[in-house]
Amino acid sequence: MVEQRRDGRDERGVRGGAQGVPEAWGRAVHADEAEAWESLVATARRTVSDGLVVGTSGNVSVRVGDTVLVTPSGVPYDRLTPDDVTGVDLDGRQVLGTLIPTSELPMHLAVYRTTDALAVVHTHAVHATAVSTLVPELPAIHYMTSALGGPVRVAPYAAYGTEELAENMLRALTDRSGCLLQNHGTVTHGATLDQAYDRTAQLEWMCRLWLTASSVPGLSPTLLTGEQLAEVGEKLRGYGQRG
Ligand SMILES: C[C@H](O)[C@@H](O)[C@@H](O)C(=O)COP(=O)(O)O
Repeated sequence: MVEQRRDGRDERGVRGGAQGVPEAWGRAVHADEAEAWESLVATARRTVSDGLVVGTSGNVSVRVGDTVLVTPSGVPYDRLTPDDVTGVDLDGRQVLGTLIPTSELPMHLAVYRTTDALAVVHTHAVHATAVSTLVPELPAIHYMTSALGGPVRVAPYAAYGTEELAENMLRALTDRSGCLLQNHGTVTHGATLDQAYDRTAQLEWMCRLWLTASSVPGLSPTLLTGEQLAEVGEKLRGYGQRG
């Protein structure tokens, strides 16, 4: 018999041991999940390298079928390896890995349960977080507001990791693919990790733009009307390459 060590590897160094996958690991990682995990880790690392979070702030998830892969709580992204795959089902039960999933699981699961999103990105981006302390909604300073479904709302404050925060976030996300969390940060979702990430980057950029324009003494920025946003919303449907 091949013995398991405390780190979960057998004496050959194989994770999962001789019998395949032990109870603690839930089940084996499928090939599409391994691939999605690689993209998730790359996206999480991007949030750090692009300055959208510091330390272990923020979290990322991606849905593969009925499994949600999530960043583990409090682990620096540069330490994550393919062996660290962390996954839960839509009820939050851990089905993959032994690391504790992100403390913001309620927010991620709330998005997957109520939308057709396949990826969620949460950050503490500095300009977005600053705006979340100033206004209940990001003023329509740029037409890329339409890329998020309309003016971006601020979800009222609740402590991190709580169901209350997830509920506040869901309300702020109604008909939107992104929102701000008061005194906390951002949440965006999308059909892919790249799309969810890009929405976070656009949101942070618009917050920076509004803070810059509104900080000029004696002047206040012009804002776009609902009609102007709706026009761009339509136009953006055909944006980019076809096919
Ligand atoms: C305390 C955490 O930073 C919390 O603010 C959470 O929102 C966060 O961004 C990171 O938590 P996890 O490491 O648990 O994903």
